[in-house]
Amino acid sequence: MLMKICISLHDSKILPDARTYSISFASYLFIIQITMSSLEEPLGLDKLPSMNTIDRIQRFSSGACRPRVDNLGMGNCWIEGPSCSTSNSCDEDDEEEYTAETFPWRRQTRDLSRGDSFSQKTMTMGKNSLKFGAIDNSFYPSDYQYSPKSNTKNVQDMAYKFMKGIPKFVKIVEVGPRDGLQNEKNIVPTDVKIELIHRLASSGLSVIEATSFVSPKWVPQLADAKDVMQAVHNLGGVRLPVLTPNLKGFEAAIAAGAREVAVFASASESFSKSNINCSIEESLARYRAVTQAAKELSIPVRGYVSCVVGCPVEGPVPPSKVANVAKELYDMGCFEISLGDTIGVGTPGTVVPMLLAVMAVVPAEKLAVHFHDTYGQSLPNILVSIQMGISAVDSSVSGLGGCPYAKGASGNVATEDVVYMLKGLGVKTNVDLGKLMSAGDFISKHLGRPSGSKTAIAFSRATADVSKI
Ligand SMILES: CC(C)(COP(=O)([O-])OP(=O)([O-])OC[C@H]1O[C@@H](n2cnc3c(N)ncnc32)[C@H](O)[C@@H]1OP(=O)([O-])[O-])[C@@H](O)C(=O)NCCC(=O)NCCSC(=O)C[C@@](C)(O)CC(=O)[O-]
Repeated sequence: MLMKICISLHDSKILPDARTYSISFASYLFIIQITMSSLEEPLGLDKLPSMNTIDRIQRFSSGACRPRVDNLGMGNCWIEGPSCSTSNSCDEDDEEEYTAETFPWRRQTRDLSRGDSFSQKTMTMGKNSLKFGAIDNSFYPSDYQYSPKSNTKNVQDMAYKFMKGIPKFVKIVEVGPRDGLQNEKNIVPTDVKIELIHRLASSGLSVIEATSFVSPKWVPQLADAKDVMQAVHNLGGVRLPVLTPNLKGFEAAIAAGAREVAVFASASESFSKSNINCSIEESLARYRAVTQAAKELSIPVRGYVSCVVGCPVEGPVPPSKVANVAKELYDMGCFEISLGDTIGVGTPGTVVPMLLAVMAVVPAEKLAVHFHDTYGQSLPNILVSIQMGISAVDSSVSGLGGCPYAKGASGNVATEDVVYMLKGLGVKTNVDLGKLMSAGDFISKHLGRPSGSKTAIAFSRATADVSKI
């Protein structure tokens, strides 16, 4: 069954040679989900309102829905898999036998003598703590882990196949001060923005998108871009890209001290008009001018593609359109292309084919993913993306943000939740979760609402419970 689906996808050219893109067995499983998702229509795009008639500037001031606040899930685990010491234990040709397998997990004490570690890379649990700023592993015993109930080769192989595409390090691009705040109705004081950036930098984040040099009529919240940039541009050890929609914005950004910029195109014609008041083609012409000017100053330019899965006006967006725009941006010199599910409608079933199409024209190591969490799909979407070899993830502290163009669309995936998941997978980010949550606490208190990060909420609840003891 699985092979049939894969073969027909190959034949129909939907799925290029999967090995070219280091697609793991888990990704093949998601190909099955593609078929399922088209039957089950989980996107709900048809239920999103058309934005044609809504005044665009009003949209910037409309309140964004906050992500739901739920209980803490068990995000940390150790996963043990095979050592791949046998000649065929990592062979992908025997995929079919896994389809009928169940994969029972249980907690058990790690037995190092068994020698069943995951290629010498047993996935260690992230360190957790009940207090901001002092994360330790007191929350779980140090030998806490999940491991396969059965030690059979098949089960171990499955664990290996699940983990093997996952990179050792993921770069997090923090977009809270820009994407997170741009939609806030009440103007956040410049000092608060500057303090937020300082706090985020002190958590170890190496890239923080600081602001946008866009029209203040369009995005009043970021009208203080120059002041923010002048205050933070000398912050050591951190890159501070800013959005620039045209040469005017680029020149203003450079004058304020920016040393990295980002241009933002869309895969949807309607969204492009709505967002930057021009067609995709016109926007690319503007961005060619920006990248050319940036090249002369040796300024790196990041490129965004918005609406990579769905558009609030047009509905589902074909992967080929995303690939075309991504390639244009890459060809004009963008060092990294961030693929944005702007309204957060993607699932792994739609994200995988989109990534396959883009990865056919832009190398995975030049791609980043940017998910909004409207349907709670960001973490699974990030997981499949990193399994496919992408190692740059955009996120926003406290899950700040909201798409100004889709009523009900919620903020970006919370950086705290991404860091927590990656820690659980044994992936390094160099981010101190405690300090990050402290930064999230700072901005959430300022905005007068709870954090949109489930991780931060869970830790603060745990802290409160402990203090009652
Ligand atoms: C692109 C424009 C400027 C075109 O705006 P326009 O009105 O079409 O431009 P214009 O060239 O006709 O100029 C109109 C006025 O804007 C001024 N202007 C022109 N350019 C600038 C500039 N750079 N900075 C400051 N002012 C500028 C210009 O000087 C003029 O001023 P006036 O003469 O009326 O006083 C406008 O549409 C705009 O600012 N749009 C920005 C919208 C925006 O920031 N959207 C949010 C980005 S989020 C996103 O795209 C998705 C992303 C990246 O987060 C990924 C994801 O989530 O998926």
